[in-house]
Amino acid sequence: MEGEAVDYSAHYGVIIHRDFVPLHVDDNFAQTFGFDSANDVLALSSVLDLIAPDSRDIAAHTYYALMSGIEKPQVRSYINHRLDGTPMQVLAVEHIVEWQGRSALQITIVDLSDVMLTRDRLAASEKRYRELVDGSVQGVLVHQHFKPLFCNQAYANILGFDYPEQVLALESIISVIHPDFQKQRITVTEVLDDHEGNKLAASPKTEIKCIKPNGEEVWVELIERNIEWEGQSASQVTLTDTTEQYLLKQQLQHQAEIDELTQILNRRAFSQKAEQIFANGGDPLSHFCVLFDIDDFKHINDCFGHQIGDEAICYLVNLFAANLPHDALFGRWGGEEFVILLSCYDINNAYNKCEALRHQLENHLFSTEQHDIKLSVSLGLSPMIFKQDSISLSATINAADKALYQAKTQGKNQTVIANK
Ligand SMILES: Nc1nc2c(ncn2[C@@H]2O[C@H](COP(=O)(O)OP(=O)(O)OP(=O)(O)O)[C@@H](O)[C@H]2O)c(=O)[nH]1
Repeated sequence: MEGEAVDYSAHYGVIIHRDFVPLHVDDNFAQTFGFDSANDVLALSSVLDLIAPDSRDIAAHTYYALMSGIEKPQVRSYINHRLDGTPMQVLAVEHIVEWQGRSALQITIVDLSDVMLTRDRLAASEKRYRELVDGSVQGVLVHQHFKPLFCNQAYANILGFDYPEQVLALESIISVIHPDFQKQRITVTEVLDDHEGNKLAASPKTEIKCIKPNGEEVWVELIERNIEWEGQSASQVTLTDTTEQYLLKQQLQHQAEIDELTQILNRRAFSQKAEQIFANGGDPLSHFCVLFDIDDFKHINDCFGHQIGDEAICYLVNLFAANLPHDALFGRWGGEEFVILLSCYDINNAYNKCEALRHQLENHLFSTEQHDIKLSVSLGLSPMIFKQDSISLSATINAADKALYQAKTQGKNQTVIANK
């Protein structure tokens, strides 16, 4: 839909006539009408011959109205004929001039044929565009600063509308984007607007969440690029519905990261997320690692069965999760052993949090239909340990593990701080 620049200067010519008898003609005028030279036009008995037959009466009436002062000169649009009979759309700019001592009418003709042709081509290419995208399974939207100008049926359907007209009635399509992604889209559109001259400028493929009119969430993958629309710069968004893939990906990620029994992080995901915290600038001096293990758990399994053992693990996890600060990372290290990354001011603060958790468990009985079971844990606490100037999670866990072992050997149900 590229617009074609029209050079208007090449398309206007001047004629002066009195009672339609040509008095002066320039070469541009002659060429516009398909004559070889101005003299060929001057040889015409009446310039009315250049006007389409059904416009001649109007032209004659207008001439007399102008010359008698009833009408004022203005700009009019006519269909004129070239020498070979082809019609041409012209603008006629009228002036009353003095020619050899008497009034005459000067008309400057602007040939609009190319402009009309360009407009027709533009309309045809836009019609083709609409036909093409209407059959597309991809959603296509054209907007200008988020005011929708065009959208296809697929776009409307993906975003939960029955008809494209309902989308076009929106003041701004920002309202269909989930608030978490609105700022991102505004920035992308602004950056693309800065590339207005570059029609190929396109955003990278992005996945965002949108909200359907019924409140349902829909995930879409989209690309945005600059296009020209009805002669103006606009943005075209092409999108596909990725909700199913997104949910599947989430499910797989959940399965890969979350321990099935307890629904907290598994060992691998805990390690990855802990490493990420420090990679993202988390302060190692205000983080502490806790490794803890249920005391005499074999005995619980042996006395009450494996099923009750599983329930006891879940009970403990829920109790601790409810009492941990939001920024703590909690994972199952394996079996009945768990790990926590705590963000605290200092080791004493971390120790107090460990003891608070331990007391919570100690003070509440785990009740099943038939039994009230007292659970306790032993905890090993370690500050983050550095190896060769960078944080070592495995060295820190090892230190916490040693402290945990010490807690077990010292009588269980206690917190021990690792020796530096
Ligand atoms: N029910 C259940 N038992 C588990 C699970 N994971 C590990 N266990 C059991 O936990 C018990 C751990 O026993 P031990 O390593 O001897 O430790 P403990 O009996 O807790 O003794 P201390 O650690 O010294 O207090 C084993 O019997 C494991 O089979 C689990 O997911 N569910």
